[in-house]
Amino acid sequence: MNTIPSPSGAPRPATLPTTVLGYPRIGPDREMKKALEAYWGGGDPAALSAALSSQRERTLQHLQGLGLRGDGAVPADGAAIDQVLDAAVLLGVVPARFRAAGLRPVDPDSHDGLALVSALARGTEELAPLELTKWFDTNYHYYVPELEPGARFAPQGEAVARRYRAFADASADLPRLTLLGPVSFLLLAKVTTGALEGGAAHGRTDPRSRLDLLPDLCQAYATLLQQLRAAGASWVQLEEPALASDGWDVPREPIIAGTAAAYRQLAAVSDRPNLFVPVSYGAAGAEVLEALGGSGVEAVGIDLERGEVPTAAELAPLRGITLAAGVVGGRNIWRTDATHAVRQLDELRERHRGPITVSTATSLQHVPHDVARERALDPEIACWLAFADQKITEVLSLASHLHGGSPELESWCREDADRRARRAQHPRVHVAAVRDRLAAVHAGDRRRGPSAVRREAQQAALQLPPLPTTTIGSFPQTAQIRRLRAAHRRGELGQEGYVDGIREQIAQCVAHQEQLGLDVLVHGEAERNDMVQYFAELLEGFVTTTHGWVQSYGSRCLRPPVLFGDVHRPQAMTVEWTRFAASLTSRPVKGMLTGPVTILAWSFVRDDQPLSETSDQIALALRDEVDDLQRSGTQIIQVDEPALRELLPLREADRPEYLRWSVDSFRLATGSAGAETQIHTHLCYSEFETVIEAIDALDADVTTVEASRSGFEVVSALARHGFSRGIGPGVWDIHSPRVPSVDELTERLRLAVSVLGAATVWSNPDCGLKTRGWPETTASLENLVRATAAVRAEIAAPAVPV
Ligand code: MET
Ligand SMILES: [Zn+2]
Repeated sequence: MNTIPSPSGAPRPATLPTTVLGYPRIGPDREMKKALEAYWGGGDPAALSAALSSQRERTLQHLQGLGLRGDGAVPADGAAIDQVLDAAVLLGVVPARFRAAGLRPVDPDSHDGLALVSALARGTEELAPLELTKWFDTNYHYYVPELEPGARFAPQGEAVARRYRAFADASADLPRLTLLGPVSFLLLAKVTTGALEGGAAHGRTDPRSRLDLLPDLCQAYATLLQQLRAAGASWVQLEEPALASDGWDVPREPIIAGTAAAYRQLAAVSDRPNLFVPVSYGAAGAEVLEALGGSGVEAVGIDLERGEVPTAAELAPLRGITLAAGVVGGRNIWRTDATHAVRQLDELRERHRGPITVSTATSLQHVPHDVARERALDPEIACWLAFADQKITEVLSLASHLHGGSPELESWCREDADRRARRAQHPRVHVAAVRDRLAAVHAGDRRRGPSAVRREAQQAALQLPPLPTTTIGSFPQTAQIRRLRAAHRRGELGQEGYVDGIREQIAQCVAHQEQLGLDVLVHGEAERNDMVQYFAELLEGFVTTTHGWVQSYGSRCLRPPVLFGDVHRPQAMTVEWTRFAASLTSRPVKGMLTGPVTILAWSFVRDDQPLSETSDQIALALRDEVDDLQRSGTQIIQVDEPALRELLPLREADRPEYLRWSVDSFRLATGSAGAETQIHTHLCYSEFETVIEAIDALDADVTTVEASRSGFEVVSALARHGFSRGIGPGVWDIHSPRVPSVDELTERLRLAVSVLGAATVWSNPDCGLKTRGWPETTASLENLVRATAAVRAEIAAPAVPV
């Protein structure tokens, strides 16, 4: 291997070997999920510790076995739960409320450290946990570190060295520890006022001030780097995903300047490992390349799944530096287009004056392990897919081409092209009837009559009281319900028995709601394992996997369906359940559908046509369902779009176009609803301010939103915008088992009425109740009904005595 003298005189490898940016940490059989949950359930920390070490070791050896060889080739991710949370603990960023409770910065891999990490992620009885937020444009969620004024960094240098040695001991070549980089750490964190109690009460201070922390933070990183070097590390990965997106609450210029300064500071550290700085989840852009190129780092990674190949001029600042070309995507499960990737590498070879290494565009943590385990998949469809292990093989094949050309490459590309051609021709991928129908859609299909006319027709049909009470759709998914579905899935319970079982659940759910005195009822969604998977299993154009788990956050894993072909609806999906529920009551029962954007957001979506087209295909299938529901007498239909905000592109320039087609698809799905059919939608995961206009443009008759966690900001934002249709700001935070008191619910309803006006407000929780238990659900809904009655009385008879 080539070696160059480092500034401190120690020989170090000059070029980063072929690599990937990261690998799933949860384990092929969700070993870490099980270990974490066992520990959280009161288990022995030693067992978690042992599971963590063996998981790390297995992964390391597995990656070497797949062919990632050479010092620095294998990424070593030490995070037990989350890479951002792990960085926070390694840097000693622990909020004061935890420190006051005796939870101080400590080695995250020790027993105390595992307790600390768990407390930060899950909270304790007295302490609110760190917030969870979406990780770039993925379905992964990270824990948001809190930066408090006056807080000091406390780098866990010895811990990082210990961790590195444990990895190195289990490995033939030197592994490469992966850490979140300093600029991204600051941008992903939130600046708080340092309130000691709770966590929800945190106010925000000037976000710009966070970049002032960079020099100190880099000092802390320097400690980690020196310890790593002392432990023998030749490479370390400092990932800077935040540099590829804009839309931060800090302007671009200081971010770029801060990046340049930070990496100069880190590169100047004596006795450090080589620094590899990948910029992922988007194009790095010329300024970022310049800032990193001039800093003295040894390798930079770029995302060529999203980004274009930079020009020679843009690459000039990287002269002599290893460029890791992220030509294999890390966010989807499709095979890499071999011809395209080869072309990208050839272009880079012409333009870059320095070594080139093949890599992935992002970490592979967002894809399942191994498609070979999907024995139930149609082999023709399976061969279009690449999970993490297949992607590593792709990286290696491309690397062998890059380094001297491989004789197999040509046949590899040819096979890939053949497969693509077969895929394009596949009768389930291109369905003429679906395409013809979409081509015939015209603007009028996406328009309903004037909302004032609709309001009157609906009031006449439904006769609802002011502040109608309702829920968001799901009711507690009890162990009994899960057992029922599992037995059915395994074939132990026949269709008839299953339908009877679910009907019994629906009947109980309806009876509960009647007893509580709710105005608009739901069937409770007992038949749904998941609000997207349920529809994916019934729609044509999707396949689901058996082992395709990916980490969503903490110990929570999802198995996203694969949307591979033209979507259509072979038969009605929800009508029977809804109709059955309606037959049991004289009150209106809402039909429940999941909207096109949310179905896209929570699936692996085909890469061979624009998202907008796929979205409209789903919309047409849902439109058929809306028609059938209407025909069967359903007067209220809710089309959930909780992910509307979530799919918003990272780059501001891409947002208007996204909002246009996502709104259009929703309107296509609901456009056939008659004036007297009331269309509801439900949105959650807050920060709606940026999409208020789009929410209005959905033109739903009633919109329920999560509001209780965001301090009701959304209510005033909607009022400012002049929202005129029905609105149900969630008055009860269902994410915790706490039962809200009548007083606090009354207070929130009063607030909503005072800001939005009594005519438009609905009374409801802020999301579905499937994760709750029955006792707190009943108690909370009872209080909701009481609070609503109190506020109704105030509206009917204003407080001033006559
Ligand atoms: C994440 S939004 C959930 C909406 C769905 N209808 C439910 O009640 O569970
Ligand atoms: Zn929700």
